[in-house]
Amino acid sequence: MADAVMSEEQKFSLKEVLDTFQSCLTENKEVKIDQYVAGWRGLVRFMNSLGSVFSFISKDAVSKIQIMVNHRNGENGAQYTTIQSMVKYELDNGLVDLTKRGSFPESGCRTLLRLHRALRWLELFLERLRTSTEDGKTSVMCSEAYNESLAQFHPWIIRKASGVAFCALPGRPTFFEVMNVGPPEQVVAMLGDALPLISEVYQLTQDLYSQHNLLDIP
Ligand SMILES: CCCCCCCC/C=C\CCCCCCCC(=O)N[C@@H](COP(=O)(O)O)[C@H](O)/C=C/CCCCCCCCCCCCC
Repeated sequence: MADAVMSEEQKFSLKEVLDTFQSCLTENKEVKIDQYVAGWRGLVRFMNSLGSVFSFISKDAVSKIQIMVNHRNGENGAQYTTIQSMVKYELDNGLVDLTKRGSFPESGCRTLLRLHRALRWLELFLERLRTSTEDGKTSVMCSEAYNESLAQFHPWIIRKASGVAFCALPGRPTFFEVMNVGPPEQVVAMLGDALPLISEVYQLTQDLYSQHNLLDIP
């Protein structure tokens, strides 16, 4: 299915995407924004190949990716090198709406928080995929991961639309094929290697946001 919609050079490679997330970490355990955003861009490309039912999700992810790219390309781009430097810069300069929406709807801290919550979904979903059996239903794995993570932050209408989209996910064999990694055992092994690093990126961000009381930015 996906081969029909993606040309050879555009073909999704899960390994590349996961490598990008793994390359997010600096020696000092800071999270590099360029790589973080590039990882999401790769995932969105994969999601687009699954059909137009996912486009409302893709649009939101793309707009958040673009906000982060704009920060990086802006005159204060150097302050947005890592999530840690961004948090310091935006808080020191009062550039985040902390309690109610106001002058900074596109702050880096707010925007990245949305992607960060989605990273938890990804971690839970990939872990389910890794441990599933051949007949495991990706739609069930996806919706369980969603209910344990992102769903609590979404209004009813988004939860409903997401549930409908998840039903359109292909089965596990097709899903594994589209990942373009190799036979299922190889996918499982690669997920086993990559997941601890994704978890580390998630946890470092979570701890940073928690220390600065940023987990509920409206
Ligand atoms: C080969 C690996 C397998 C995994 C492939 C995963 C591909 C996923 C790619 C992108 C995931 C989308 C990330 C979505 C970010 C959502 C951020 C968010 O929560 N936005 C909401 C809040 O934003 P503000 O209004 O406060 O600015 C916004 O309201 C959301 C709107 C759209 C709906 C988001 C639904 C998210 C469902 C995530 C599961 C994606 C399932 C894809 C399955 C392949």
